[in-house]
Amino acid sequence: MIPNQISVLLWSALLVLILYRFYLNNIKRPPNYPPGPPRIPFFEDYALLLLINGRHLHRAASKLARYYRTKILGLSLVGVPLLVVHDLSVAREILTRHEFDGRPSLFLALMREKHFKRRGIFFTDGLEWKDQRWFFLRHLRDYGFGRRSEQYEQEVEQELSVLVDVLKTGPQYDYERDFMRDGFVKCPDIFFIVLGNAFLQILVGERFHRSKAETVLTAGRKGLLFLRNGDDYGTVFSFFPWLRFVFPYTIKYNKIRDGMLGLSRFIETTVRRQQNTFDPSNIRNFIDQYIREMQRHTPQEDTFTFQFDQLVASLADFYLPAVSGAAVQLSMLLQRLLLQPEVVGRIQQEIEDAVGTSRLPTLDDRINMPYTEATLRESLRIDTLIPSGIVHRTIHNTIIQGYAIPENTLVLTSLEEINNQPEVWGDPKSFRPERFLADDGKLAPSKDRSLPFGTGKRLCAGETFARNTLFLVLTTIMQNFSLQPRTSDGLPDVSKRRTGFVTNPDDFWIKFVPR
Ligand code: HEM
Repeated sequence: MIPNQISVLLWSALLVLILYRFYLNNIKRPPNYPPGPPRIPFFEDYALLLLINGRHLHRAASKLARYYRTKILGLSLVGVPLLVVHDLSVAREILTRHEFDGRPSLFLALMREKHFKRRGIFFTDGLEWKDQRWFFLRHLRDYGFGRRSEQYEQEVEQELSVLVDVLKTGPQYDYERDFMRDGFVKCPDIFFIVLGNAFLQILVGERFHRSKAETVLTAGRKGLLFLRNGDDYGTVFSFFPWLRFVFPYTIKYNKIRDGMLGLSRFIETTVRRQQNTFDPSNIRNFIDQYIREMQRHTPQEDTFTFQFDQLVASLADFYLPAVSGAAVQLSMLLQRLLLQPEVVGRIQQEIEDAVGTSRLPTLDDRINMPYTEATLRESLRIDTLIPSGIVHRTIHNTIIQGYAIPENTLVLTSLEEINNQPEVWGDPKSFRPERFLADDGKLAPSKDRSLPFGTGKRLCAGETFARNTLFLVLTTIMQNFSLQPRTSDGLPDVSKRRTGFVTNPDDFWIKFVPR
């Protein structure tokens, strides 16, 4: 062979080897991995999801799961294996097995913190997460997180009386004119102050008077900015962080950052106020309890997880769903009620029978209001707030349903899909609270197979609190007002919901007509 031929042969062999290596690493699916599409080089399945439905990635994943006829879809997002679970019993199994309890260190999680550190509860795992979650739930348990709390219920009642008054009298302060105009109020803005003040009462035993509540409104709006611009797949920045330097991606990046840092600044100011007046012999509230815990440790300890920045991040992780998240859920419910006035009629009748008009509804009335309770469950089901749950991570290699799942695989549970499976619900697209009632009209919790709050060790830390608060706000509104859409807008179109970190409607205006 002449030297030229040898060199061509060698180069060809090298090319084949490189291509084979590329195929193994990038295109071939790992052995015994759940069904899914072949990997497209470079962007992999992320590009495919964007192509199928870039506005609602979870729906793109559901489409693929249907195409591959699988309950567990196996994808790869830019080098990271991802499972998307589309079935209730598999989701329950995954969420209750400890090897699925990890969270990935996505860039989206880091973007939420001013120093780009992984802090808080949502996106941490290991000791840090355990310590924070345990401490928060242990000390908030007596304030409606787990147990009934007379003090909290009285404080919420006070807030709700203010809300009724605001809705009846209209705007009094300049900032209020921004979300109350010509007899209409803007959703979800209208809920930020009532929910924010109720939550601040728990944390610091303080509320902002109506004349000074603009900062509470702003904090709620900042939280919403994050919820609308983040997404359940971690956003494109989690896979290509450098994109934040490229216009127009910077706009979205800035919104996510501005939203979360804006909310954190509000929390930080609140915590600093407490810190300045802290007296270890007089523990006044939850934040004091945390500060005392911080002082018991020294930062040099290996296992030290109680720090100022950690407190701010964890509080933000509670404030975000308690105020901005709950306001979105209430707004979506109001849209459903505008579309179905007969549901409003039945709730109002129930309130008349169980409560009357001389006092506001309380949690003691819940037992006598099964239809209202069923309406809330139906709202949480049909308008699943977090459509793919919050992403989990496998902490070691494992097997699920016979498939081999490597360590560090991301796992999403498609809660929206699970809560709307036709074979479980029959007519999932109909808003029908009756589906949760027994023949005698009583609430039948066993009929509720929805999973709006997840389950297992990562179960939503605020489920009880959220259910109680939603009940109190909804019944107070229904007792005192009828709902009317703005004529120029017509009736809401629920098919136009957007997907961010949460499902959400665009801002809309509504009239609360006193009854
Ligand atoms: C309509 C209201 C709400 C819904 C539908 C909801 C739903 C969820 C879901 C699906 C998760 C993820 C579970 C998982 O990772 O598997 C979650 C986590 C969480 N939720 Fe909620 N949530 C709501 C309200 C609240 C409230 C009011 C709070 C607190 C005040 C709260 C605090 C949390 C926290 C701290 C986590 C993270 C738990 C962890 O990672 O250990 N949520 N929520």
